[in-house]
Amino acid sequence: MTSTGELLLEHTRDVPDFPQPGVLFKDLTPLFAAPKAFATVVADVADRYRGRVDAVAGVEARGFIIGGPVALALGVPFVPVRKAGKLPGDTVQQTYDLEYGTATIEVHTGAFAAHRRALVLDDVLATGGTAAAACALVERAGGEVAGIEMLLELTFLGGRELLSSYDVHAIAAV
Ligand SMILES: O=P(O)(O)OC[C@H]1O[C@H](OP(=O)(O)OP(=O)(O)O)[C@H](O)[C@@H]1O
Ligand SMILES: Nc1ncnc2[nH]cnc12
Repeated sequence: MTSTGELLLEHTRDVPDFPQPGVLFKDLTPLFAAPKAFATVVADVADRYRGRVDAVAGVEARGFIIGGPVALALGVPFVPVRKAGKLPGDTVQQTYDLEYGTATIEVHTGAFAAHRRALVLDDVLATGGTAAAACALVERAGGEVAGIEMLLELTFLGGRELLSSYDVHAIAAV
């Protein structure tokens, strides 16, 4: 594990039985509350994709917290991948399963047509359902997935299998 990975784990809190019994929730609010560590993580992500992506697609909600700073560091557009019903324009939607339920996410139609190479970004890779749905939306909205970046991967849930056709990187894995 890199030193950034160790830093990330030092700023991750385990919360048993949240949001439902049996789930060990990985809470990254300690990272977001520590400006130096957060800046280190943002720089680590941005350095990996500089010059290789035209947009950052951040998944609501925690992918927004990381995605905004990464997009600014790269000087590329931030495109919000939102939970259904929040975007005002025409959208494409995708429904998926995740570790604790099902959800629908969406992006504006054609959101990636003018900046095609997208970095799909989120905090946690669990079952991979969210990331796979986000990748499908990038492609349906005119883009291509240049990479998937996760801060933390829960390897025991096997999310990478759903994402085998993509280049996936996680800063830390447990
Ligand atoms: O790999 P998966 O099994 O799909 O799970 C990962 C997703 O679950 C969490 O989001 P959540 O849907 O809880 O939404 P939030 O960011 O709004 O809290 C997390 O931020 C990822 O987006
Ligand atoms: N165990 C977990 N901790 C944090 N975010 C998650 N998203 C899905 N599963 C999660």
